[in-house]
Parts: sequence; structure tokens; C-alpha cells
Amino acid sequence: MAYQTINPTTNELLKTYANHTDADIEAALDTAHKLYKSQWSKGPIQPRLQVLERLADLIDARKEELARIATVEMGKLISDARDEVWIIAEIARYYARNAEKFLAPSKIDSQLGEAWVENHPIGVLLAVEPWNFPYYQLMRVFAPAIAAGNPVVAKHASIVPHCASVFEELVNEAGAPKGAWKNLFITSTQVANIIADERVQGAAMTGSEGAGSAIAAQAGKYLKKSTLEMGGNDVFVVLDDADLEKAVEIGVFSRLHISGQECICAKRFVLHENIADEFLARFTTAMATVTIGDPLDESTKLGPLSSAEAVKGLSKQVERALQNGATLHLGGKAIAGKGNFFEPTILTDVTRDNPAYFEEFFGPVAQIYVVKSDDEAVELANDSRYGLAGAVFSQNIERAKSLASRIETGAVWINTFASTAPELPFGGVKRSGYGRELSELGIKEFVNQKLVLVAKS
Ligand SMILES: NC(=O)C1=CN([C@@H]2O[C@H](COP(=O)(O)OP(=O)(O)OC[C@H]3O[C@@H](n4cnc5c(N)ncnc54)[C@H](OP(=O)(O)O)[C@@H]3O)[C@@H](O)[C@H]2O)C=CC1
Ligand SMILES: CCCCCC(=O)O
Repeated sequence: MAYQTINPTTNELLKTYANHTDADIEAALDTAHKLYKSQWSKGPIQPRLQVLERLADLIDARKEELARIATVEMGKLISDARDEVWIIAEIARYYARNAEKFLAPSKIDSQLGEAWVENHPIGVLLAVEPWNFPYYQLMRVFAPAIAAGNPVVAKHASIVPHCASVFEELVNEAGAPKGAWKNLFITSTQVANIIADERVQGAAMTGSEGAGSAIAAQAGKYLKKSTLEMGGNDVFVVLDDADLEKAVEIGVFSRLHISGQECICAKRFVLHENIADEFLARFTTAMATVTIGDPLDESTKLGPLSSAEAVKGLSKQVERALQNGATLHLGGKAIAGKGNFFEPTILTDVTRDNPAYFEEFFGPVAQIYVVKSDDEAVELANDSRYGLAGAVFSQNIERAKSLASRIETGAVWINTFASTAPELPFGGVKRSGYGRELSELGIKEFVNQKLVLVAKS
């Protein structure tokens, strides 16, 4: 696969990056493994945390430049790109300031003697990451890994090589030793070979089910720990006592965030029948009037999809949904002209025998469902192969909490949109994957939680 920067707003090829060779991979793994065996990985944590502090400061200093690189390379709004640059600095600082506490030994009361659990690094990790949050997906792996002492080799998506390169540049400038983080422009086959390598002890992947399944299968074959964060088909439940104005505003924002290319965002709108018509009318007006255009323009609210292939795939997916009985309530087509633009789209009457009922639409396409009760809302929410996140809108918090607890996902948000923060665990169940990133849970995914016990004398 070619690593290329193609501006999704203009479809202009800006740069092609050379792939790394097998010899480059061997050198990267040798350097990373030697670093893992060194005092740097196994010794005091502070030198590693100081790298994260310096990295956060470097990111802050280059915020506008980094944001623009992401927008030009994958098309997210410049304001969203700034937000992403901001949060990766926050993630670096979060682990710089909390990892020592998270990884400190924890005592166990045992009749057998004095016992405790220590947390040790396990070795070189592989990160395989997608393009939709081109810096955030990398920092989500790097920060806890370096804090714990695990070196990382990384394969980023082939459409964001500039983001991948500048991230590695920042890590090196922050003083990380060679081997702490190495970006590799490589193929899927080379990814499989890296997973099989005895120096590699784990794999963290975010992306599609297909890629996740291939990586998890290879990791399983070689008995390596893996974490997967894959697709989602999140519900956005609006109950009959919801603040409709707020629900509409947040629903439009969530569905169109990153041009709808976000795993945790509103995709299946589940509306109580008492408010369904009113919500749909307001939602349709808002979706139909968003400003579509150049993501570098501060007034734009919907930019392009990440690639021409993404537009083709989404167009076919919408067409298939309509052929299987869905009603096109708004939009439905790619926007003619330069760039990868797609109309804000609303589908209704998606029945369970329509393939679209079980499909994630990775673009500005909302599916509308109407339910008669809370139980029906929960049943529909859980009638999915995915289990990543979801949102519930009600002014009765106890009612919303009850639904949140019954929805089978890794997260549920009440009266707000799904988002992320360093202290909040991120991940899902079912075909959305397994494992958690961020928070104290994330740093413990790839450590050896070792029991030590001193027998009673
Ligand atoms: N959970 C999340 O945050 C995200 C989920 N997705 C899901 O992925 C779908 C498609 O997005 P897309 O970016 O194409 O996701 P992909 O899964 O195709 O890409 C994610 C990463 O995996 C790599 N990859 C793809 N196939 C393999 C393989 N067989 N072995 C090893 N690595 C592989 C990709 O490399 P390359 O780019 O070179 O193909 C990329 O680095 C979306 O519809 C969405 O469901 C996408 C983005 C984010
Ligand atoms: C808000 C950050 C989300 C990143 C991963 C995703 O859901 O696409």
C-alpha cells in the first residue's frame, strides 16, 4: 500500500512516502528490543515521564502547524484538528503525572504471607492505527506504553503519512531514546510478520473489523496480547421528556463530527414516538442547512470524507439501503465537483431485514428509528453486532441511568455526545473489540501484573 498525502478537499496528491523495507523493520525491532532490555525500560519511571512532559510542551508550541497538517491530510475541520492536538498534549501530561501512581505496587491481604502485585513492562508493542484521529490514535498507545517501559513500533494508516512522520519527529525531539517509538510505512503482510516476531509482545489496533480480525488472529496464533477498538453503531436515544432543542443540536454535531467518520458518535437515532416527528423536523432542517466546504475555513461545519474510496463506499452503502426498502428523507449522494464531499443524509424506514439495519455508516448518514417505550429503545440498541458507545437524552436522570446500564456497550453518555478524555476508559464489546485505552485501565493492558509473596516466617 502506498503512503501518500492526498488532500481530500482537492484530491491533489501532495507527497508520496517510500515504504520501509524488511531490513528497516529488523533494525527497528532490534533497537526497540534492546531498549526494552535496558535500564531505561526496567529502571526508574521518572526519565520516561519527563519525555512525556517535554512532548506535551512541544505539541503545544506547534499546535497550529500540527492541526493544519491533519486537516490537509484527512479533511477534518481545522477547529477539530486543534482540539485533537490539544487533547494529545493532555494525554501525554495525564500519564506523565499519574502513571507512577497507577503502576505502583498494590498490597494484597493474604493468609499466606506478605503479598503484593508489581507492574512491569512486557516488551515491544505494535500499534496499528487509523486516519480519523491521526495524532490521538498514536498518543493513546504511546503515552501509557512509554510510561510503563514498553517500546512501540507503529503502522499508521496509509493516507496520513505526514501526521505519522511529524508525530515521530516530536517524540524524538522530546528526548525519547531511539526505539521508544518507530513509525513504519509497511504493508499488512509485514504487520503480520512483526506480530509473529518473538521480540514483539503485544498489538494495539484501532480500525475496521477486517483489519482487527486479521491482527487479532495473528496475535492469537503467536500468543500475543492484543487490544482492538473497532467500529460502532451507536444509538442516540431521545426520550419523550428530553430537552429537544439540546438533543437536536448535539445530535447534528455528533453525527457530522469528523464528517461522520468517528466510531463513537450518533449513528442510529432512536426516538420516542411522542417526540419523533418534532425531533425529525428540527433535525432535518439543521442537517440540511449546515455549511459544507473547505475544512480550513473557520465557518465550515461539514468537510470532506477522508478519501475518494470512502465516498464511493458510502454511496454504494446508501444505495443498497434504499434498494432494500429504506426511505431517503434527506441527501443521499456524493456532492459533485472537487473533493470527497457527501450530502448530510437521513434514512428512515430501515427495517430489520435491510442490511443497513446492522451496518455502521462511516459518514454523515443518520438512521432514524421510532420506539414506543424505554424497553423497546434498549432492545433496539442491543440488537447490534457492535457495542462501542451510545447516548441517552432525558431530563429524568434516573430514567436515563437505567437505560444506560442496560445498553450493551463500552460507554453510555447521558445528555451529551460521546467524546474522550485521558481519564476516561475507551473501548467496547462484541464486534467493537476488546480491551480499554486511556485511564488507569489503559496503562495496565500491556504490563505484567506480577504477584510477589513472602511466606510467613
Ligand atoms: N474505531 C475507530 O476509531 C475507527 C474505526 N474505523 C473503522 O474502520 C473502517 C474503515 O476505516 P479504515 O481506515 O479503512 O480502517 P482500516 O481498518 O482499513 O485501517 C485501520 C488501520 O489498519 C491497517 N490495516 C488494514 N487492513 C489491515 C490488515 N489486514 N493487516 C494489518 N493492518 C491492516 C490500515 O492500514 P492501511 O491504511 O494501509 O490500509 C490502517 O493502518 C471504518 O468504516 C470504521 O468502521 C476506522 C477509523 C477509526
Ligand atoms: C472522540 C475521539 C474518538 C476516537 C476514536 C473514534 O471513535 O473514532
